[in-house]
Amino acid sequence: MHGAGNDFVLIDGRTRRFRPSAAQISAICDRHFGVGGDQLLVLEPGEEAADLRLRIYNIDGQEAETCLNATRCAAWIILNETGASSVRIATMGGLIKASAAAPMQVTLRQPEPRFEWQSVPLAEPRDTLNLGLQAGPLTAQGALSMGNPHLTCFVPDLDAIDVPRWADQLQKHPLLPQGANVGVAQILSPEAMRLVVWERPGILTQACGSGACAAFTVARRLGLITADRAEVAMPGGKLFVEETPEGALLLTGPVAVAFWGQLP
Ligand SMILES: N[C@@H](CCC[C@H](N)C(=O)O)C(=O)O
Repeated sequence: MHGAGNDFVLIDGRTRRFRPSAAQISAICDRHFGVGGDQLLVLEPGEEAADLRLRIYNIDGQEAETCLNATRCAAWIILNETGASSVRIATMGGLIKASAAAPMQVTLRQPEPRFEWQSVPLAEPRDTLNLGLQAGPLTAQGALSMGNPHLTCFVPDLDAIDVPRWADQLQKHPLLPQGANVGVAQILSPEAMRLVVWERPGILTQACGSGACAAFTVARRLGLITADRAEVAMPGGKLFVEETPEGALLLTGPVAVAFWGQLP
């Protein structure tokens, strides 16, 4: 499945446990010798308040705390199977509520972004909206946790930036003991931006849900986005982020099924 081009291999582990090794994850996600994907996801039975537990593995086999496009795809499977109007999905990064916004469109309501330096996490106390972290033309203007760590940099012209070259230096900076997904954004208007995300462990994705939420939240704090709802245009498509009057963050965007199959 994919959400605006951010693509995943989803394994149904609800009735048969599947705990892949790092080598299996890398092999399945390999775009030349495997199925190919930005992450491997395992759906597991939910406990307590959750309808589903979602395990999210990066292509190097590391488990990521969250992935919001993946959560939208997994939610669609359950919404489609059950006909329910909403589902709750447990991830390492927190419990997320998902609902169908329109056919093949899913909205998430997620836990609040966290700006405290320990939550990102940073290696030492710093003002997360004034980190003093730079690489070439990129300055990290905000660090936060959306469940997973993000840095956001705003630039006047996204097309002029070699994102992998500079974002990789920020991602691997010693101030970030767990690394970070690095978003590079260009503000287009008070309610629209472009965004490219250099995700852990060093891949450029077509879209990133948590990156879109992070960029929107930082842009609102800095007064760069003033609307309550903004369009975030990414290489693979558009996501919409909204802050409700109660302060909840909603993420809406497309989901698509590429194919169903059976792994040997
Ligand atoms: N690589 C990330 C997790 C993936 C984020 C994602 N694409 C999204 O849509 O949120 C990490 O290591 O945190």
